[in-house]
Amino acid sequence: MVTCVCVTEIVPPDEWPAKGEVTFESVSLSYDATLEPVVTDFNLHVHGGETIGLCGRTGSGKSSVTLSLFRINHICAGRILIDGLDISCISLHTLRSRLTVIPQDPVLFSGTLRFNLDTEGSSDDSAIWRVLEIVQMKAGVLDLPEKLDFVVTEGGENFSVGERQLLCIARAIMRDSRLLIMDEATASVDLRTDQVIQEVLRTQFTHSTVVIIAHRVSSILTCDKVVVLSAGKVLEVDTPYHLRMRDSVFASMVNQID
Ligand SMILES: Nc1ncnc2c1ncn2[C@@H]1O[C@H](COP(=O)(O)OP(=O)(O)OP(=O)(O)O)[C@@H](O)[C@H]1O
Repeated sequence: MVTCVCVTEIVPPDEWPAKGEVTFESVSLSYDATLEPVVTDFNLHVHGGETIGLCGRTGSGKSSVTLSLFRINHICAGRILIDGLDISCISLHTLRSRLTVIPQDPVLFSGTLRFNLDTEGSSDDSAIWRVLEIVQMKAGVLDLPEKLDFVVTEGGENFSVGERQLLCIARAIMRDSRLLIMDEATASVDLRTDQVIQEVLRTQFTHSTVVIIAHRVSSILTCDKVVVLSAGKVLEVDTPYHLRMRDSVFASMVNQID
């Protein structure tokens, strides 16, 4: 497979990606054109609206695969299509502005809560309160004397990791993101916050594609599809139900938590 060298940049329509369909075609990835690929011959088709759980041992390639959607690492072979468009033909600015990533330890913007949730200032406060309610942070924000004018300190240090993830998810709801990549927090997130995150992902993004980088298999048991990675290759891909029904690596990972 030869890497696509785009002669002409594609300017996608404003609504792209409307479906959130993702196709990896024989993709190999490296962190530098001079380095060996860390992911090789990766093939995966994700239908729009599906929830995908990526799991595998540390270093298996979960982050590398998801970073490639933002072209943070180097696609040295194959191509990645989002809603049918080859992402190497789309400007970095456009590509990165249309996808949402919730990192393990999100950094919030310095500014008010209102600005953090509605960076373009295009929504009214009632819409912001509605999403705060969805992520179960409305009561907490109502308790703040400044409410939506509360100033988030640099990076968001006055919120816990879990609250920062919830605020980023709230922003994704505001933006109606059709492709959301969630890197599950490994830092201490309390059980309640963890449950809220999982519930919101399951119920609020029914028309969006959600890719979860799972550090605990328990978080991806209800996904539509699970991909198990090993040494930069797809080891298993199927529904969690079918993987658990057979003698799979995923089943053994799940059995370890029982
Ligand atoms: N910035 C980088 N530069 C060079 N190699 C990297 C870089 N980041 C990751 N790698 C290498 O890529 C391979 C896959 O790592 P990756 O972080 O994608 O795995 P992972 O499954 O997400 O791991 P973890 O669960 O620990 O986050 C590993 O061999 C790793 O050493």
